[in-house]
Amino acid sequence: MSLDVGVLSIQGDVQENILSAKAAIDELGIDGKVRSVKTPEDISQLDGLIIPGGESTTIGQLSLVNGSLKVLKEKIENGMPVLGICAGMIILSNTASDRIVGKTDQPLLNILDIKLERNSFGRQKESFEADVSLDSINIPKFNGVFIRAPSVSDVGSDVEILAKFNDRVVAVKKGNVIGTAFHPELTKDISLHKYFINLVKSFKN
Ligand SMILES: NC(=O)CC[C@H](N)C(=O)O
Repeated sequence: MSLDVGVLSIQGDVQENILSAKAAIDELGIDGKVRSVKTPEDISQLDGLIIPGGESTTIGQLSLVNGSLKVLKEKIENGMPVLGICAGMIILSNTASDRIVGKTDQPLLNILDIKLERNSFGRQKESFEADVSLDSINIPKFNGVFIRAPSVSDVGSDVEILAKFNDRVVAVKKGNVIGTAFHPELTKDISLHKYFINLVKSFKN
């Protein structure tokens, strides 16, 4: 069994995620590859997908236009594990508004019943790092890198809260779907990518 893991490379932080996911696969001793994916054809073959941070309006719009959004939704609803990071978590949500510019009509996947406040902690220059705890998935301390990060203002009853920072929800999970407001690929600790790869492995089995 060989895992086929993709990083959506429509726009955003692709390379660091490929490296972190590869490192996770190696450290776990799992047979698998990680590649950047863009088209509906690429996506349809995957066992797991990372939707990276970037600009959620651009990622959403371009993946709507090239047909990826539809395939993504089908695959995720059929059980493919997905890790949505920052803009990636926004894409997975069903409602997003921007703290600075207000309501945005952007294409979303409507997979996670969460309401997102985009740019919840301010603009690029207000980026920061802070330790967060994801106790329920056995990651008690993780260095969270927050870059124009969203926070989750409403969480549906079927969505598990994985982490909070300053009373704001910054990581969630529902079955095969994980969303983080911070960037796990920008820190040396690959435990979140390892958790995700294990999830991909268990869904493939
Ligand atoms: N680092 C990020 O992914 C930032 C997300 C960006 N603020 C957005 O709303 O799309």
